[in-house]
Amino acid sequence: MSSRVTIKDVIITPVAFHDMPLLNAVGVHEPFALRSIVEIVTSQDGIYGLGESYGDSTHLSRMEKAAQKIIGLGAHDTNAIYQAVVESLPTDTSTGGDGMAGMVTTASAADKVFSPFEVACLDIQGKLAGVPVCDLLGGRVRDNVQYSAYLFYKWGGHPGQADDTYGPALDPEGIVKQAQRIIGDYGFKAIKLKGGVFPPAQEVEAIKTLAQSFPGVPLRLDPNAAWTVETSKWVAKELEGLVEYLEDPAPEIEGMAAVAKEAKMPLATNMAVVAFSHLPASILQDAVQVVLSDHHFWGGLRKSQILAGICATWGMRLSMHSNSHLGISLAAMTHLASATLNLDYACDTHWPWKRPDEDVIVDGALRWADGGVVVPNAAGLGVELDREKLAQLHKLYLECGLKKRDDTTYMRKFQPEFDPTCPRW
Ligand SMILES: O=C([O-])[C@@H](O)[C@@H](O)[C@H](O)[C@@H](O)C(=O)[O-]
Ligand SMILES: [Mg+2]
Repeated sequence: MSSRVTIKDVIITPVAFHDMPLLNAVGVHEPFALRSIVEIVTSQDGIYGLGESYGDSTHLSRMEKAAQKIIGLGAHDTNAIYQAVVESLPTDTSTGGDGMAGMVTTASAADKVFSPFEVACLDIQGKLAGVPVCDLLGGRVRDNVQYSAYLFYKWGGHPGQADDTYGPALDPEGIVKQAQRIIGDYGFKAIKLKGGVFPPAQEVEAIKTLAQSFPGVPLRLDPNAAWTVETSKWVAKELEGLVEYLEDPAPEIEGMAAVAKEAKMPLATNMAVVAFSHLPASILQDAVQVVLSDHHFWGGLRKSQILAGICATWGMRLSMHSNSHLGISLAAMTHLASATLNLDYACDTHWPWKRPDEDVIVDGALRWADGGVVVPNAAGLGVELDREKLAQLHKLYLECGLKKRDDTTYMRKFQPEFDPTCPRW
């Protein structure tokens, strides 16, 4: 059944923006992060919708194929759009293409491709109805969506370049200094440390130092499955009473389940459970107690709310995962969290790591206050495309020469012996 307003065109623009040398279990961030900006043009004059997704070439070509199939469909017919996306991928069983440097490869390709189209359609639906996207998701339950201070071990600058404005963070003192700067800038009230970089004892020390420096602030540590089950149990013991959750200490549902049997704190994941098909096995084994939603791989905002319902039913809590992203994603994340009651942990965001002036949206639409983003009131997502800035970041994409995120290869340029195999400790 077709709706009044139809999809006339879909424009997908790959973009790049400057990134800092952030360290993780599989390597280090390259000088540029890649994203794709999706614009859906409708049959109604002046009404367009925006979505944002990964910029890896595998994903881009999947999106381009799907885009051809959704032209002519109704902007309200997201069921038909999902079906068209599934049909555009029938023989494509390859994994990856998710801009996560090999850390999350088993999420559903259809959900990843569908997500920016769904967000763009919700933007359109909101604009047509004159209401913000959060109203289409059940209405806001919070006016300010809280985010966490997402700390990274990092080099002072990319090799061969001057130090960036954050400088190095390679020990507990450097991490505390980074936290002071980010919390000073944004007012965040929870802290997440990306681990899996140094031996676990050193990362445990960093958390203990953070706990002393920021008494009462909820803390999290995420080594991206760099530890064995035994090491994870040791870390869990060391951090008892110090972290609100421990994120992806060990690989796979079975590994998480084994750690969960002994850990006193909840275990969270954006690696072991990344698709609906993973939920039954995880629930049966009580492997994770917190699922990190991410609309970019859970199939958009409405499917993320289905995940929220499943979590509520089975007594799991919900948080939100992030990767390097721009303003359209931040708007979508904010609308989702504002309208999802049990998404009540401070969400992750890589926002502080991008240059403040680099984005594709018109300035001023998203306002940071008190550790969170004020939920926009304007119709749709509440952000508009700045076409000049989009053109600049597309130019950067063409010039930077990157076609996919590859933290490992970049790391090996400077440390040829670097081995990303996990678990490592
Ligand atoms: O940006 C990074 O290096 C992170 O490690 C990211 O890629 C992860 O997907 C993520 O933030 C996580 O929570 O695992
Ligand atoms: Mg994680």
